[in-house]
Amino acid sequence: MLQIEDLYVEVAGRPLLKNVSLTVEKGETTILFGPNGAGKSALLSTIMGYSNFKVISGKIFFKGKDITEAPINERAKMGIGIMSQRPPNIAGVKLRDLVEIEAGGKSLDLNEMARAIDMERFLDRDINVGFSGGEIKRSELLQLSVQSPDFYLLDEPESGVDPVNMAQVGNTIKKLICNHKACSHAPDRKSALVITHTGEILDYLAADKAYILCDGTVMCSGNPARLLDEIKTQGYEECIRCKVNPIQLE
Ligand SMILES: Nc1ncnc2c1ncn2[C@@H]1O[C@H](COP(=O)(O)OP(=O)(O)OP(=O)(O)O)[C@@H](O)[C@H]1O
Repeated sequence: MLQIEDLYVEVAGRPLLKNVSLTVEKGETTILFGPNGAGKSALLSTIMGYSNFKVISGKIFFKGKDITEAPINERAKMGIGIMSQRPPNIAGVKLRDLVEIEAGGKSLDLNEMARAIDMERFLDRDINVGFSGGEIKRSELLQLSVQSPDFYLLDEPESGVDPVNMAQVGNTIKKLICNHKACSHAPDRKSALVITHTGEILDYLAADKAYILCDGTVMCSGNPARLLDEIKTQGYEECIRCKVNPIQLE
């Protein structure tokens, strides 16, 4: 569904991503690990098409189509949706107005959808202004529920979320990705590329594979639980070991 080939990306005139290649198949959940500043969010922003991330060379294919140069709105229409790590505050624009636009004319009960994620009382507030960390995540999730994309880019869904709210965030993500069915019986399961440091999201979501990104380059891929275990015990030394001795998928 998503295929990235030998991608080189610059931001603010500085090389950031180098030789990045990865694939996420239809219905697959893929995890992206990596130390702070490795370029994980930059990769998600590049896939979404944010204009300050300049592709120097390489290709991004989505649903078989070359989207490397496609504008962000076209990517969204094709079915890519993002939960940002730090979405902007938009003073003067109500969350309700944004989700109505995101609904794109679909007849949806927005109040009910907001209620399901405890966001109804936020619909008439300015977007993200004064929202707590957990409220920002739920706001992002409400917008994704309305968009219902085929491909989810999730940037650290756990960050700033307390353990109780994490259950709500994790279960909502699971419901969205499994298309409101039991995940074991969801042939139309959506695809996802998920950044996590702690791996907490893996308590809610079965992941198929993981990549480790270090210093703007994919160092290895492997079984998500096994890679997380290695990172927790050895830090990102694993990145270096991986480069000479890649871990195979199990
Ligand atoms: N718009 C920008 N202008 C200049 N530099 C940027 C911009 N966006 C990202 N960077 C830089 O690119 C590098 C990678 O940032 P990125 O946010 O992708 O890292 P990350 O792997 O997601 O890190 P973390 O785990 O800390 O969130 C950082 O050094 C960051 O300062």
